[in-house]
Order: sequence, then C-alpha cells, then structure tokens
Amino acid sequence: MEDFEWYDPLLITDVAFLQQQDLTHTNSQIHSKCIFSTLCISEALIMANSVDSSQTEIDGRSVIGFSLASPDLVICMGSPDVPSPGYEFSPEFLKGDRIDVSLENGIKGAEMKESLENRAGNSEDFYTDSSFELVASPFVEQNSLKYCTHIMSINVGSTDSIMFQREVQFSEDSCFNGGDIVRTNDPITGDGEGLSLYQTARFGNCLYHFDHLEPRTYMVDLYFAEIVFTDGPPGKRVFDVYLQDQKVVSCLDIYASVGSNTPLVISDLKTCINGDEGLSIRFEGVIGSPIVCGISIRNNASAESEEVEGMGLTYMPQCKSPQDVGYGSMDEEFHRLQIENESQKKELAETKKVLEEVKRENELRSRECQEALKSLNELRNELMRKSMHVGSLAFAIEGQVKEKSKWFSSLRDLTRKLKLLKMDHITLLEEATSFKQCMADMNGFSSIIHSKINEHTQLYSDVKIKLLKGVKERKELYNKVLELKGNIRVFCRCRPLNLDEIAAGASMAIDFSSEKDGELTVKSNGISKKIFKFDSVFSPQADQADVFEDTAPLATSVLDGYNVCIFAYGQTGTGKTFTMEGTSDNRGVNYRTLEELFHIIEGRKNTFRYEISVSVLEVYNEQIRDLLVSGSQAGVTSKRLEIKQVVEGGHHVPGIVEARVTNVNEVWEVLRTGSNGRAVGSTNANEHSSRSHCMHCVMVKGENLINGECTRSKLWLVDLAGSERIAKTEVQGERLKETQNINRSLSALGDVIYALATKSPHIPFRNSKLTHLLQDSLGGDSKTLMFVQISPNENDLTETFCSLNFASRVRGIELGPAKKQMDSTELFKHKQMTPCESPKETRIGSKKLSSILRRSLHKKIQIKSPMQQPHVRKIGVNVGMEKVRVSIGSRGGRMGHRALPGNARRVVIKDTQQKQSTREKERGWNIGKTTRTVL
Ligand SMILES: Nc1ncnc2c1ncn2[C@@H]1O[C@H](COP(=O)(O)OP(=O)(O)OP(=O)(O)O)[C@@H](O)[C@H]1O
Repeated sequence: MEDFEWYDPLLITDVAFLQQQDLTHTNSQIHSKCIFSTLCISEALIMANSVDSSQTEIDGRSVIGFSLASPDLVICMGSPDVPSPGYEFSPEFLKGDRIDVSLENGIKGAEMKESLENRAGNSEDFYTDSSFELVASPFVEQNSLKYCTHIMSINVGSTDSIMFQREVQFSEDSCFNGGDIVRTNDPITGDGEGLSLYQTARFGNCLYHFDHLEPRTYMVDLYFAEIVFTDGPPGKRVFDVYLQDQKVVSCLDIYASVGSNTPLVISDLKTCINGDEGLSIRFEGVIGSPIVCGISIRNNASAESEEVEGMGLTYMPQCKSPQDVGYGSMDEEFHRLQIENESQKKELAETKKVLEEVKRENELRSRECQEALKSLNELRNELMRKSMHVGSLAFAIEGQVKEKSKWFSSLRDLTRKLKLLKMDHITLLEEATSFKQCMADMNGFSSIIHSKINEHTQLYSDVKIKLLKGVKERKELYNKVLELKGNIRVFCRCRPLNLDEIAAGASMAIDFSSEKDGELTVKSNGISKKIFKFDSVFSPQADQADVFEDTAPLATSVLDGYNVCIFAYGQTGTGKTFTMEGTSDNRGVNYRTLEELFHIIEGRKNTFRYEISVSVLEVYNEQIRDLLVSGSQAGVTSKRLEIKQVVEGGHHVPGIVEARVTNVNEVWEVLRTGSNGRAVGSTNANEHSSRSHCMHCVMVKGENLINGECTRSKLWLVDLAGSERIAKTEVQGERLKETQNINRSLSALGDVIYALATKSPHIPFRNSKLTHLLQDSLGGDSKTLMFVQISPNENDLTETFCSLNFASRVRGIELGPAKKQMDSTELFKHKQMTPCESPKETRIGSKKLSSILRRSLHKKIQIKSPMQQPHVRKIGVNVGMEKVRVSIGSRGGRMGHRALPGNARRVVIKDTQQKQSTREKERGWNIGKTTRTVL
C-alpha cells in the first residue's frame, strides 16, 4: 500500500501482501513467498511454460483494488508485483467460481482460497497420506508387460516422440483437452535413456480422449513425476484420475509418494471400451492441479485367456530391466515384498487409525479454523467496508479540500476587495464630511443668496416699475419733442446742378446762406424773390448721412409704436429716388431708416422683442402692384390688389408679400428686389419711376418683455411720382392718362392734408390709392416727414416755386398730437393679466389728456406762426400740374391769400393773387370752395 498512489476513487487492499507476511520466512523461496499469489496466478504462470520457474517467480505482492465506480474487482497493476503499471480488469483466474469478489458480496471466493491457503500454509495439517489410493485394489501383474501390446503411448507435454526404455515409442502429445504444458530441465532421478519422458508434463485439470479404439479391454499405464513443486511439501498437489469417468486413482500425491523429480508409474489400469465411445482419461485436482508426464495404452493380451483385474503400481527406480532380474530372485523378492507388504499393511492400518484421529482432530481444528476464518472474513469485510468508507471519505475530503481551497482563494479575493472597499469607504466618509461642511457653507451661502435674491427681486421690481415709468416718460417726452417739432415736418433738399446744366451755363436759383436756420431764398436773375422756411434745409452739398441725421428720430417713434410716413415730393429729376433709395454706395433714407430700426432693436433686445416685415408696392395709374412678386409688370395686373380696412381702422392689402427681415442685409435684398421689380416693369426705368409712386411699407410688431405690452406700427417710405406740371394739351393717350392719375393722386394727397389741417369731419383718404394706402400714417395719430426735392436750376424756377409752396403749406398744417398704435388684441391680453384703470378713470384721463393736448397745440400754433395774420390765413396747395387752392380765413370769406412765410409770401400774394384767381375761375375745379380758418 505504501508504494503507489491511486488516481481515481479506488479502494485498495493489499491482500496478497498481508498473506505474504505470514509466510515470508519459510525455507522454500518460491512457495513460501506467495501462496496466495500462487493460488491466484499459478495458472497464468504455468501457461507461460516456456519461462523457467525462476522467471515465473512472483514476489508475492499483489494488490487487489475495488473500483468505487464498478463492482468488478480490478487488479492494480501499479503494484510492484505486476510488470506493467496501470489498472486492468480482473484477470481470468480471478473470475468464475474461484474468486467472486464484489462490493456487494465481499470476498466470497476468497473464503475457499483462504481455506486452501491455510491448509497449504499449515502444511502439517493438510498433509494427506504420503501415498495415494487406488480405487480398486491394486493388482500388479509382474509379467503382464510381456503379454501386452502397446497400442498408443503419449509423451505428454512434448512435441517430440521418444523411445522409452528402448521398446516403447512415445509419440508427441495429442488427444488432450485442458491443462497446460510444463517443462523442467532438472535431472530426474534415475535419469537415463528415455527418462526425458518426465521432463515435460501436462499441468492442470485435463482430459485425454482416444477415439477409434476397438471395443475391448485395455491396459493403461500412467507416468508421473513432480517437476513443479520440487521443494515440497507433500500434500501440495493431490489429484484423482478417472478412466471412462470412473475414478481409478484417488488423491495421488506424487511428492508424498516418491518425492520430486522422481518417476512414478501407475500401470495396468484396466479399462474396457464397449462401443465406439473411445477411451477417456481424466485428471482432476483435489489440492492443486494434477500433473501427468506420459500415458501408455496397451491391449490386454491375456484378457482372452485370463481375466486380469486391478491395477499395478510401479516405482521406476526400483524397476529393473527384465534382463537384469532373474526369476529365482524374483520369487525371493516377491516373498520378501509380501512380508514387507504385510508389515506395511499393519503399519498402514495403525497409521490409518492415527490418521483417523488426526483427521478428527484436523476436522475439529478445521471447524475452529473455519469459524476463525469466518470471523476473520467478517472482520475483513468489515475492514473492506471501512476501507471503502475511508476511501469515499478520503475522496469526499479531497473534494472538500479542493472546494475549500477555492473558497479560501475567493475569501482572499473578497478580503482584498473588502480592504479596498474599506479604503474607499474611508475616503467617501472623508468626502462626506467635507461635503457636509460644504453643504453647511452652501446653506449659509444659499440663505445669503436667497436674501440677496429677494433684495434684488424687490430692487428689480422697483427698477422695473421705474424703468417702465421711465420708458413711458421717455416716449411721452420724445413724442412731445417730436410734436413740438411738428408731427408733419418738411425737409427741403436741393440737388446739385448736373453736368449738362453746368455745361449749358445754368445758374443757381437758390441761396442756401441761411440753410442752418432752415431757410432758403429763391432768386431770379440774381434778385431774391422769396424766402422759404422748413424744418430742415439741405443744400446740394449735404450728403445722405446729413439728411438721415434729422430723419433718424422717426425710427425711434416707429419702434415706440407710432405710425410714420416719409415721402419725397418734387419735380422729376430733383432727387426723390436718390434721397429715398440712394445708390449702393450712397444709400438713402429707406435703407438707413431700416438700419436704424435694427440698431435700436439691438439696443432694446433685453426689454423688447420686435418682428419686422417689409412690403414694396407701386401705384401706377391707380393700380397697386406688388414689386416683391416676380414677373408682375407695370400696367399688367396679374392679381388685382385692393385695400381693405381691418380692425381698429387699420388698412391692409390682402395678398401682398410681407417679407420678414431680421437684419440689414435682408433689408437691402428686399429693397433691391423691389427696385428691380420697378425697373423690370418698364421699358424706360427713369421715365416709369417718374410716373409711379413707389411705396415701401415697413410693418413693426413690438412686445415689451417686461410688461407684455404689444404694439403694431407702420412706416411708409414713399417715392412719389414727379409733380411737374404738364399742360393738358401737351400730352394725350396713355401719357395723358398717366398724368391725370398722377395729378389726381397728388391732388388727393393735398386734399387729405388740407382736410387734416382744417380738421374736416371728412378726410377724403379714398380719393386715390395713394392716400388710401397712407391713411394709417397720415392721420392725426401719426408722424409725417416730407422731403421736398427741388432743382437749383433757374430754368426750373416755376416748378421749384410750386413745390416749395406746396411744402410750405404742408408744413403749416398741424395734424395734432400723434397717437400710439396699440395692438388691440395683444393689449387686451395684457390687460387681462395686469390691473388697469376703470373705464370711468380712463375716460376722465383721456378727456384730461385731450384738453392738455388741445391747449398745447393751440399754444404751439401760436408760437409757430408768428407771421400769420391773427384773423385769417389762406392756404393754397399747388399739387403738380393741377393747382388746388385752399382759402383759409373766416367762414364765408372769399379766397384768401396763400399762406407763405415772411415777406416772400406777401410779395407772392400781391403778384399772383389776381392771376390765380382768374385761372382757377377759368379751370373751374377750385376745390377750395369753402374757406376755412386754421385753428
Ligand atoms: N443730392 C444729390 N446729389 C447728387 N446727385 C443727385 C442728388 N439728387 C439727385 N441727384 C442726381 O440727379 C439725378 C436725378 O435724380 P433722381 O432720379 O433721384 O430724381 P427723381 O426726382 O427721383 O426723378 P423721377 O421723378 O424721374 O424719379 C440722378 O442722377 C441723381 O443721381
């Protein structure tokens, strides 16, 4: 057990080793070393009979293993006793009846072996008789040989045939069944010629069968020699011999009879064959395996004459050849032998008695041994079970150890992780502590911040209120400033002489020496004819920026929610388009105003949100054309555009393109698109532009982000058609129609302005498309800026006078205080959200405001018109070719003087009063039938 390991669940018991312990020190090396081994493996050893006995010697350490997985017995070839390492299945000799070992039954077969071993081990107890018994009484016929004929002789265990004793031919071994061949080279006692018969033998239970023998009586001689157990002890091999299944020799022990390597011949065994069954000779072991060296069959020659019964026993060493033995001595010898036989018989009888006693004692001891063996077996089985249990426990422990080692390793990992987690935990605790501190600080800060926020919120709301109040005040003040400047303002701009005029030697008819005071003097032939005063006067040297500087405040008004109208009026070629549109290098009022709008919007972005969209229209022949719609042509109205009144008296042109603009670049694109549309619509752009009104409408939606107040306002930028007078007779056809339409629209503009000036209950806005479109921005609640464009050329003096007179009259008209344009829907929404004054309070407030404004306006008129006559002032508005004369004076008064400022007015009145009166009477379309007094 100590020399090997097992690699699978296998319960090992070194049975042979245990057995060996008892026998190790016996004299006989082979037999004493391993009885059990011999029992177990003798057959295997003997089967390999070509190997001599020393080579077949086994050290006796054989290990039997019990697989826990299989009930079969396995032999552990890893034992040092077994040549090849490894496990094998049970060898043949351990199977069958001999040994039956299983986990269920324990070692059943072992019991038998144990008994044999014990018997063999206690050889003294197991010694049988030193001689064997012939079943039939032996009968030795000394002379029988000479009457016999050898029929068949077999040299058992040899492939050679030999001549035995020079007379009997022993043929090679045949007709056998079972057993194995053994051979020895040891000399056989009495070795001599033919004794080699005994050096080979058949070992083990075996049967010889001879067919084809005639039915008759035969004599059989059997030759034996102990060549295997040559060191004894006796009783180790005891066997029976059967002839025709009839035991003829019982318990033959060759060693006990003659010793080893000594021939023993049992001769004259008589048998009879009755039919064709043949002759069978069977050797069957009682203890150990039988061994036989030769078989000889003779016919019984004396059988016919003499019945020979019984068998003879011949001891070959004592045998002498017939030639050596004389008949006389034979008698003596026979006699002596008879005496000796008698004495031996007696001795044998005594010995038998002793033997009987020994046998009884032996049986007694055997029973004791049996019981001891039984208990031993039980103990062994118990041991086996315990061992198996221990094995299974060992296996389980091994598994548990492995499992435990896994657990240990995972425990180590977990411990390591736990350490890390603890470190993390400590770090987190530290962080949590600092975080708590931070939280406390933060809470402190938070409360401070909250209090600050509250303070600032309060401050913010105060500031907001103040801001709103301030904004409101600013607007009001701003508006008042503009009102004080006049809600309708007139700027006069004079273009420079162009190259052609200079080349033609044209002279300047305008003197701008008092330009800064808003005055200009019209000269004729170097003599001052008339002085005109306007809100601003721009000489030919004034550039676009100078012009816009005075225009810019209106942009603020638009964003404050007031409607504004800026238009350029004047004779063709005086620079209306230049002032309004300008050029790409020298941009005009249109672009600059919108640029200013975006500039202000950017400045107000935190408090206001604005949306701006632009429409570009053209009024030609009293038809409205959308210049932002590509493909539309002048005079060809693809879609008829009409003016509709919308909520709160506003006006709108349904279907018109409103281009949303968010920056000045987009503005420029829209303006260019409109300008191109105007040019595309005409074969002669300049001519066409002179005969149509180009109108830009900028719609502004504003939202006060602080109080939610919303406004909607409009800015009209109008480049009017040329206002020059053309005699009716000079034009006809289409041109006449154009002229009439231009005059009509400009006259309508004059009428509207007059009606506004005279506070007529009816303002004739609908008399032309131009005035109808401008209705929102010409009323009393809007601001108007007029550019009167004049030519410096003396040759254009007449038209210049007309334009200046028209502008002077427009300037003299007060439209009243401007009204802010509130988006009623948005205002309604806002009012729902914020508390407002009661209707009664509103009414009272508005009445108060009206009276204040009236008083303010009244004062202003008185301040602005110091030169006016205190009682009657007559205004004549000369529009284009058609001259509209409006008499301003006491009711029922006659047509008064044209209201012109200063001395010039008085001069003109004197010069022209008579002529005009006459002309108007001639024309018959004096619309100023009723004279009205300016407030
Ligand atoms: N202030 C100015 N400085 C320089 N050039 C000017 C000025 N005003 C007008 N001009 C030039 O005079 C010419 C005629 O101007 P513009 O076409 O603007 O006149 P208009 O009144 O619009 O004519 P129309 O009625 O035919 O449209 C243009 O070549 C223009 O560049």
